[in-house]
Amino acid sequence: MATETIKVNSREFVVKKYSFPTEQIPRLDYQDKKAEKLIENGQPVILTGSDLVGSAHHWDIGYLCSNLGSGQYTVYSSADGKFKYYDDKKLTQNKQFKPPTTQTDMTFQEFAAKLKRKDNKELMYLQQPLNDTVGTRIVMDFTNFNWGWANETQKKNHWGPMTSNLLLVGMEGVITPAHYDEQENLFAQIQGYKRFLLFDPSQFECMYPYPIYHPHDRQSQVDFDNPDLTKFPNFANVKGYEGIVGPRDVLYLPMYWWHQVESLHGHGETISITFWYKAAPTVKVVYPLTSGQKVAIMRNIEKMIAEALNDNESMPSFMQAMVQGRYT
Ligand SMILES: O=C(O)CCC(=O)C(=O)O
Ligand SMILES: [Fe+2]
Repeated sequence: MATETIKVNSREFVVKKYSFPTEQIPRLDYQDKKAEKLIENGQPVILTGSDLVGSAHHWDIGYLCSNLGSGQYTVYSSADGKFKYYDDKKLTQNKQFKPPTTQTDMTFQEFAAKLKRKDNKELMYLQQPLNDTVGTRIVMDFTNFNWGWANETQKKNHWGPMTSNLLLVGMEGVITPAHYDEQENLFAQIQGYKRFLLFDPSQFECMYPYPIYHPHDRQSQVDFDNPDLTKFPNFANVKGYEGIVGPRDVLYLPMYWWHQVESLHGHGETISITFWYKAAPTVKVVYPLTSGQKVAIMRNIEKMIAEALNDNESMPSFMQAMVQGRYT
């Protein structure tokens, strides 16, 4: 895999080189009117100065070890460093599915001990929503997040309630492959550096998500390292955005935007927290529809068909009969 070295604010990063072109994600002060406009328009932006998780700037593995408490944390392991998400609830419908990662529950202290072991061949990625088992210091840090700004941003953009804060602690080199989520996200970086590759929802045709009933629903089937252009020809036309987020940066990651996230080498483990919000309700439908709304329609129709057929294996031929030679 070819790599290139890029320099950002006198810091050097080695990043993988992909086949598609990218534009930079704008990087703006959180109070910049242009940044507010981008959020309003559902466009990604890296925000500086918000201090959203400023009260957690001192979080590192040692501090989390001492203060996260003795609750159980979900830790994923992967041999190739890729952590393609899969939905446990969709496993039973797909008998031959082999999860690409293994999942183990352990305390944070057990996780930290594993991080220290250098003979570990597998890469590890802790992903756990913060809950009330955390110690008092973490509760204090959490209380001191910049909720004023978060709530104001939520209100201004009519987002629904916040649903969760996922704590992500990854080894250098872990990769979350391209997928989209169905919520708005203020993604806050605490330690280490992550490279985000983003694609707007209109690129659905280039990304080839798995079928709706598949455990990898919402994930791209395309392997960015080795894209199969015979199976996924439109991937040749994909155009992305990219940017690097570091400590104190917050990325606004709009709903339905595709994202691949890479923890970069040379700057320690990555620690991040998501602020996920339910979508703004649709008050009045305005035409033309946005590409995100079209993705939502496709999802709903796929869901309806899957449910009505009640047999996933008959879905491909059904879908083809519906469109082949008629809409193709
Ligand atoms: O940071 C990562 O590795 C994945 C984050 C992600 O997918 C998200 O916040 O939606
Ligand atoms: Fe995501």
